[in-house]
Amino acid sequence: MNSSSYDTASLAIKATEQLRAITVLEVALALLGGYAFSILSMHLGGPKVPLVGLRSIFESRYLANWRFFRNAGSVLNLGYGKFHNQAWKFARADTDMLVLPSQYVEELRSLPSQVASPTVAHAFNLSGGHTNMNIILKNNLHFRTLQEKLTPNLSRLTRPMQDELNYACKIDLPECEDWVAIKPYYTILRLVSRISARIFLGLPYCRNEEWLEISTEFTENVFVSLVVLRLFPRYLHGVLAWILPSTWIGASYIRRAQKLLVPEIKKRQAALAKKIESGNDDVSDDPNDNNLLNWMIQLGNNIETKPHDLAHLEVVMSLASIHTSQMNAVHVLYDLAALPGYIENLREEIVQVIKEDGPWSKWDKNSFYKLKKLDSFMRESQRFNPPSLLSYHRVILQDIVLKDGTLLPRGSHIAMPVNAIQNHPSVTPNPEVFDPLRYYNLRQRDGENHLHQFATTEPNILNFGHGKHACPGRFFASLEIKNILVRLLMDYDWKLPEGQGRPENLKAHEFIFPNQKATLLMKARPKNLSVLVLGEGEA
Ligand code: HEM
Repeated sequence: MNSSSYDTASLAIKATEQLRAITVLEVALALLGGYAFSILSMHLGGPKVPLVGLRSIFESRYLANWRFFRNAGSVLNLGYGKFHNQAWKFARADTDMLVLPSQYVEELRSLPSQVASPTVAHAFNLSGGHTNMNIILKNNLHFRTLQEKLTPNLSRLTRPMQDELNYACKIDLPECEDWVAIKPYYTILRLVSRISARIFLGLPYCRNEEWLEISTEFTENVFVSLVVLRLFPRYLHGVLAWILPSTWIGASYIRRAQKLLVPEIKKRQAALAKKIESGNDDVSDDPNDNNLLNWMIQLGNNIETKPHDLAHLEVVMSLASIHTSQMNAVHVLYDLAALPGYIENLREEIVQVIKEDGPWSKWDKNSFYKLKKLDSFMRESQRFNPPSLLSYHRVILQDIVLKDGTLLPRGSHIAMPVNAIQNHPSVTPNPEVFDPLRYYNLRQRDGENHLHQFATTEPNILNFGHGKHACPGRFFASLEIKNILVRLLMDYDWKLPEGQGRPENLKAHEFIFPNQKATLLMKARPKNLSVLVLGEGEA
């Protein structure tokens, strides 16, 4: 090597070393800056209320978020315990959550959704921009249809619900003359998805295997995506969504639903137009016409009823309805298996209603209303296993000053710690006790017979929200879950496998899921005790 090439080589080495030093320095500074920003943004940005969930003031937003992801209950109980009459906040990786006590429910429920929007909050909370959930922001056709059509028609829907449940039991439940192990999470998911499909689409589409796959798997992928995205700052969500398989798969389910349903939607729209043209606007002369899709077609205007949007909405409505109802039914079954003494109690109540109203296959909404012990068990099970520890989500779209002077700044995301509120001893005495008849007993009090039901909401019982934006599908959910439980309790015995306790719930962020892997043992009861034969043939 001559001296000039030696000089060049040593210069190159020096330059590389300097570059490396600069790069390391820059990266270190960027990390430090990011760390400082993540701390300062929590303390100086957002609403000026106490910040809960940090172990020290030097802890970053991402560590706080990780703790919330692992054990949201401890953060929410701590905050509610300390500040249960005032607003406080905790930091998520993607936003600050402003947590309010339930004393503000009455004041907030009167605000229009242009001021405090539940829908914008749901879309944000479900990472709507990356999970295909932003369709709910387009219009409120789905909400109107559930309120104006589904709930008022529940009595007419009982028969198709039972018909589909009977079909599902034949196909999806095992022969079990002797004890057989099943995974209730998946078995009940099949039952619920079939019933929902019958009511959302009607025959024969509800039996289409591709639809059943789309309507359940879309939800699973949305939840995987949002649980992962929420671990990272919002500015990374776009890139992450691009590489996360669950987001592509979720999107592919929407495309598949559109391919499957759009031709059928166009057919139904053309048939309706023809009927109206011929002067016959009685669109519900065939019982199979009573389904969510037909109702959306009838109620929506031209912009709301674009076939691709309706197909998309059918999938999104399945997300709102299937796993929420399935989780409640699975929790009830786990709780009953852990408290087997109550199963007989519930069976006696069912037999009593059969004596009064005739066979299950002839029951209407009012017969189910008489299952007050079952209703109480479902509500108590929901108190112990709520689907979410946070509810009453709203995004504030303009500054609001509440009557006591609390400022809810424009852009803030508010929510209520529903489980901490419900389990406060002033709301639920002895909250640590699982009392299956808690709400049944409350309903025996003068003037309270119609209160304390699974689907009734109260300012302190917010698992379905409260007020005009409360879950519009809750009465349907209650009827669907009761139908399934009546069938499962009357036709089968249930028990936990030897030596196993009540399966533990799984938790991620504020969400609580029943254990997916747990098994229960089931065994068919004698045919003469089946709900399919009791009371049948009697005048
Ligand atoms: C046990 C079952 C269910 C639970 C625990 C549940 C819970 C909730 C909650 C907490 C909300 C938010 C209320 C608020 O904003 O304050 C909600 C909204 C909603 N739920 Fe349910 N739900 C259930 C079943 C259903 C079913 C079966 C359907 C459909 C048939 C449904 C459709 C909806 C819709 C469309 C919304 C409104 C979303 C929006 O604002 O666009 N839900 N639900």
